[in-house]
Amino acid sequence: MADSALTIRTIDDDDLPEFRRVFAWSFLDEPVDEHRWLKVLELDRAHAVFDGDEMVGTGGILTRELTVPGGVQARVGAVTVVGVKPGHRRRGMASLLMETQLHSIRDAGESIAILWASEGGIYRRFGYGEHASSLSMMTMPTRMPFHPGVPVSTTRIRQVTREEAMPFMREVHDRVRRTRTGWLSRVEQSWEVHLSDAERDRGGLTSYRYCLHPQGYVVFRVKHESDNGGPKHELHVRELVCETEQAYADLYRFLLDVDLAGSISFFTATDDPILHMVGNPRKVRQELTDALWLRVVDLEKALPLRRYQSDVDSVLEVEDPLCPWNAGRWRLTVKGGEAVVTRTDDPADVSLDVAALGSAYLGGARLSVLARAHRVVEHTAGHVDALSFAFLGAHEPHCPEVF
Ligand SMILES: CC(=O)SCCNC(=O)CCNC(=O)[C@H](O)C(C)(C)COP(=O)(O)OP(=O)(O)OC[C@H]1O[C@@H](n2cnc3c(N)ncnc32)[C@H](O)[C@@H]1OP(=O)(O)O
Repeated sequence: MADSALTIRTIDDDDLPEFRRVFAWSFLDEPVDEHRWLKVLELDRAHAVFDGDEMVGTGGILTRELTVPGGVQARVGAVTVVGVKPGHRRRGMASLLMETQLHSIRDAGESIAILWASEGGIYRRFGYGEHASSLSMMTMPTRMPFHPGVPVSTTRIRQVTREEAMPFMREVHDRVRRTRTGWLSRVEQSWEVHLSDAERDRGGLTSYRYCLHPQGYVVFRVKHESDNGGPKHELHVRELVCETEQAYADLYRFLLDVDLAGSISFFTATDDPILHMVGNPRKVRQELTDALWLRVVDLEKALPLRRYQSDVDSVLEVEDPLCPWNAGRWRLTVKGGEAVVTRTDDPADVSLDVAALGSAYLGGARLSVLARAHRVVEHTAGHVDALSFAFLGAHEPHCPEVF
């Protein structure tokens, strides 16, 4: 419940210096004029919370397209820079911000909100579902041979400057992101955020290296490491984007064979095929973590946006105190991959909270697993399994960039 002395409004240019300061202090960071996260800020979608005259909280919504199952581009509100000044916490600032943002996202005609969470305990209470996409933090030694069936072409991979790489990367990324569930559209400044190369963003590693293949590219930094046996540098891959499986094999082979390097680390999709490409899959170590959190803001619009794997006809009873327009019973009918959603008074086959629906929306978390976690309740036998299958996609959802 928000404190009654609090107010909230969108910001303008005059608010920016204070907005930067509050945001930086919230994140225990240095207030700098050109903080990378603020480069993409849309002022008319950025909110500040005030306690009297004092700005104490920040939050932004970015306008993006998210690829949802079926290769459909959904316009979404991407929530970012949520922060409250230390000393003003646990008085409802973030709650006020979350509620305001959800209304504003719905008013903008977007039916989905997404975010990356700084901590796992914050956002479910606001209806965001965890693990809408997950991330595999993968490390592997270099020089591993591929399985004999993996072809590597003789295509030359060229290391080039950032300036030379950018036009090509923009084009490839924009084509590939439309085909990959969980990938986002980028605006010009997104590249500056995602591939920010200021000294303070390098974490002691080198600047980015850009290597191009005719159908893809890889961007990585190097961490210099060596012992008595010589150099064993670490390649930290930022992104590997390919239009063909051949380019994927070629670029991975290139990374695995870089001289003086001892290991590769890459925050990648949980179903990155590298595991099955190398001769010894146990050499690839993986740690799983949550990536996108997804909030169904307008269920009636969001569910028909995506495509489904199989036919279903189920009544869902949805709990959503923060967005009451979503609450109640809905009949979800899928035929030939397309969904129709209508309000109904029929008894529920399955009941769930809106965060569980968000977790399952991209085909990442399975409703059958959420049922075992007591987040989804089945009233009519067989409906949870049928829905689970219908929501799955051909690939695991993956979001390669933090925003
Ligand atoms: C999308 C992004 O930008 S992610 C970045 C999030 N920001 C940060 O991590 C920066 C550091 N943290 C902060 O600025 C603040 O602590 C925030 C924004 C996380 C929370 O702000 P607050 O104003 O304290 O939250 P608020 O008072 O509205 O709390 C709402 C509820 O969330 C809970 N909550 C708030 N923060 C946390 C947390 N870090 N972990 C667990 N629960 C939390 C509160 O206890 C409260 O629970 P209740 O409804 O059961 O009473």
